[in-house]
Amino acid sequence: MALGASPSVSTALQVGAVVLLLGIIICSMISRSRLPPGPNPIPILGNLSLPVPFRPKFEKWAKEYPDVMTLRVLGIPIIVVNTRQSVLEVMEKRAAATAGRPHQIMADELCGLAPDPFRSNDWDMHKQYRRLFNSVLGPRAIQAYWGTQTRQMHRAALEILGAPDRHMEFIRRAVADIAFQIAYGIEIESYDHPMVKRVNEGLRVVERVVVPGNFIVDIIPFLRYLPTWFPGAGFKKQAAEWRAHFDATRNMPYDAVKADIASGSSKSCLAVAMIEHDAESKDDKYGENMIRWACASVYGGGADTSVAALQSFLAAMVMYPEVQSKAQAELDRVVGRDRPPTLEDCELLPYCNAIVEEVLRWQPVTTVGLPHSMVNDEIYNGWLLPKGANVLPNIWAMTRDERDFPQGDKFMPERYLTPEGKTKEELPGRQIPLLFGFGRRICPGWQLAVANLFAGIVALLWSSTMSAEPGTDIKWIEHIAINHALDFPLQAKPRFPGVEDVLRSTLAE
Ligand code: HEM
Repeated sequence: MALGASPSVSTALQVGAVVLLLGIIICSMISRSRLPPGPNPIPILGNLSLPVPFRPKFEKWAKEYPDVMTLRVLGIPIIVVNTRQSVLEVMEKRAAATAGRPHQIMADELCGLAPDPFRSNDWDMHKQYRRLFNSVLGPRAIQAYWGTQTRQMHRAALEILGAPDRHMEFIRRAVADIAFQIAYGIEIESYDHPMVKRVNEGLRVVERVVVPGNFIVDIIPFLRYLPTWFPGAGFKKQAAEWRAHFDATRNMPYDAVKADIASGSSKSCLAVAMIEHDAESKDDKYGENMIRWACASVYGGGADTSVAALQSFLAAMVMYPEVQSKAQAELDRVVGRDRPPTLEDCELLPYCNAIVEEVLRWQPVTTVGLPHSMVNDEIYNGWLLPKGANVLPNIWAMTRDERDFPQGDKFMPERYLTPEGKTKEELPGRQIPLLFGFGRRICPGWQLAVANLFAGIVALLWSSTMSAEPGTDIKWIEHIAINHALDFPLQAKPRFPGVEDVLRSTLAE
């Protein structure tokens, strides 16, 4: 006999195995029957992958399951929250239960990303991060960065007029500069800057390691104990290299700030503010490691997202020239043509503000947010939301919900304005946040992000008339990732004679 056991022992083992298997199947059927229903055509597995293109499916599902649903992908349950009302119930009112992030062995343990503010499941640490962010990213504190944001966007506007075909490079550099200046006081003269290259390489790795199933160790967890030399354990060597890359990427700019502090030449930035806050605070000591992570998250959280939103803005201006003209008329009326607009003009420009809001709604940067995970079992409307399940807000469908946003596919800044053209007070998505996430995980940088977008949008609108070659068909990415328009050839013409000179002289001040 294979195990060298007697027939009766072997029979008993076989019976035991069958009983165990049946038990597992019955338990899983019982627990499945208590989960919210959902579109899972394949028995047990549900679906083989997330749908591509995802938009029509996520919209259709939200209509079929207008509350919460369970989407199974390769058997793994994901609770999808389909409406603003259910987001309020599940992700806001049950914020503590839904505040987790999915834990992944390759990303969190082997690549060392567990303490990242985006991923941390250590509640004390997470609470500390949030306090730290509140102290340096609040609405008043971020006004210190308005000058940098405005200036970099003026520069991008000027560069785009000179070479419209390189518009995305200029926008990316401006956004990178803003992130590095705000976080570390470091200027980014070119998008080829070694620190930017390094951090971008790291972000592309993060995108790979957080996808469930990309690494076998996330499916068979005990493989993490294999020695590095063991055949098939190449992922461990790779993880060690990536971890070293991440560590150096966080440390290089931070250490430069520390050197500047030591030599008395540091500039005002988040790293300095956090270090000072830590030194002065009696109770809230964060420690260097947390500050390193927090500073790194400014580029990590703010760069690709802001670039994506600005790209969607350009697409909107090309597709809706009448909106562009209206905004330009507002800028001419309020700001004039002798100087470019700044963030100080924000409150005087309701139509431009409405464009910022509409860009974020029309093409939400994160169409299904960042996944949360259930910290404990929770009963909602009689359904079980089980501990450990991923939770995804169906933001895309919420932005297309006719009750809140009629003709949701249309870009209409007017939806945020009264008939007199003033900003509406009451609006869907304001009381229950929508585009920057939910509950205890809501984006701590959202006000900085909105300022970035405003600065970029008004600089571009003020300086150029934007269009695309006739017949250009603008398309968006089709899989679930940061949502952005695919590159298209932009045409940008100076709006009036001398516009470039005004920008140049403003930049020279
Ligand atoms: C257009 C720009 C941005 C968008 C659309 C955006 C969106 C989001 C979303 C949807 C989340 C997930 C919230 C959730 O899990 O419920 C998030 C988290 C986060 N964002 Fe942003 N974000 C932007 C810019 C920024 C900026 C500029 C910063 C940094 C200053 C930042 C830092 C973070 C951090 C640290 C988290 C993790 C929060 C946590 O897990 O507790 N983001 N963001």
